[in-house]
Amino acid sequence: MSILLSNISKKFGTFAALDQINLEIPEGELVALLGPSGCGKTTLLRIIAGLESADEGRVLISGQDKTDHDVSQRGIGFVFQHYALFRHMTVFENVAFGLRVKSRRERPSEAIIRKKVHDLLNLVQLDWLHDRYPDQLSGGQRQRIALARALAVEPSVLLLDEPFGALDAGVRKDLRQWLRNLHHDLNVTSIFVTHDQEEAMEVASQVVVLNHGHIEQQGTPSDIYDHPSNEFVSKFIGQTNVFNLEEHDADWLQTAGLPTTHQKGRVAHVRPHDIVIAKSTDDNDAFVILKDWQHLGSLIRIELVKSSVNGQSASVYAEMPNDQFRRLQLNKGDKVDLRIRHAHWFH
Ligand SMILES: Nc1ncnc2c1ncn2[C@@H]1O[C@H](COP(=O)(O)OP(=O)(O)OP(=O)(O)O)[C@@H](O)[C@H]1O
Repeated sequence: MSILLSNISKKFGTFAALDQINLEIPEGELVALLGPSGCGKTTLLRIIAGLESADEGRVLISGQDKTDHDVSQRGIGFVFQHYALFRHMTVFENVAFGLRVKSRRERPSEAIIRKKVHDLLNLVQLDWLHDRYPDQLSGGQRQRIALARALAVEPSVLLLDEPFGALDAGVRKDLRQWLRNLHHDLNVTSIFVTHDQEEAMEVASQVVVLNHGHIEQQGTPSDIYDHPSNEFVSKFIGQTNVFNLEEHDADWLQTAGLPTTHQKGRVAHVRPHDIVIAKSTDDNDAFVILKDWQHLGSLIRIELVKSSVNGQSASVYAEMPNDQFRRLQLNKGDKVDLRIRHAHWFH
């Protein structure tokens, strides 16, 4: 189901946690609410769920105004990082819980409950754990059971608050892919909160970047990465080198192949992969030196040091595939030629 948020504002005392949020989420999307700590992500999720009420604005689900509806009347399933499973119930009973507490009129028969719970446990690939207790599961398994429990009542919208927050990097990565696949199969409109830009970009079909209680940008991961609408989004989504024309970078950028005569702004942001380097063939004092590098799996991250006209030096970061870097046969301290392929300009 689609979600429409119109002019949502929320204050805690005098502090504006959310300020005039307008957001449209079409049916079937998997949306990431992304932003730094304290920007209002969880508050927005709780307002959609009906766990928190907005001071102003409306929440529409599938075109119906649900602003004044209770949490139980919104048809929403949620998974919160600290929303623990019931410890005294088996995995099976945890997943069955939402069905068993339905009113007698709506409650399915025992046979249907059993089939449904086993189907859901198969979906999250954990049916073999059905008679275990939560304490006997790993963190990742618990999260998947929490998701099965949320799905049991067939929510029209699924909300997940930092669902993989407490897990280690390897498990997080597996679960991200798994959530994507699950969403692909079920197609339930889903919103998850994260402060991890890599997680947002990897999992979501739409990313909403929040900052200080307002939306900075909404778009597909590639929209946000390739066309950041402002400096905040550009810096928040992935690494970027920042060059400031007012701080003597103009000549330097010109030499690196980035024309600044028709500049579109005051500040240029350059992604590390848009910096191309080669061993310097110039005998003059090179203005860029290779300082160090780190392995990031298949990529190498290279730290370069540039000197500018005013005698100050600054680090610039480049990234390239491992094999390409090896072919350059560069060592620490080597002079390099540097070329900038592309920049985002901001005023
Ligand atoms: N019940 C509350 N009373 C007072 N202030 C609150 C309350 N809940 C949230 N806040 C404040 O509102 C702001 C937004 O909080 P929120 O939990 O939505 O942020 P967040 O983006 O989810 O942060 P994090 O990533 O750290 O969880 C924060 O500054 C927080 O301190």
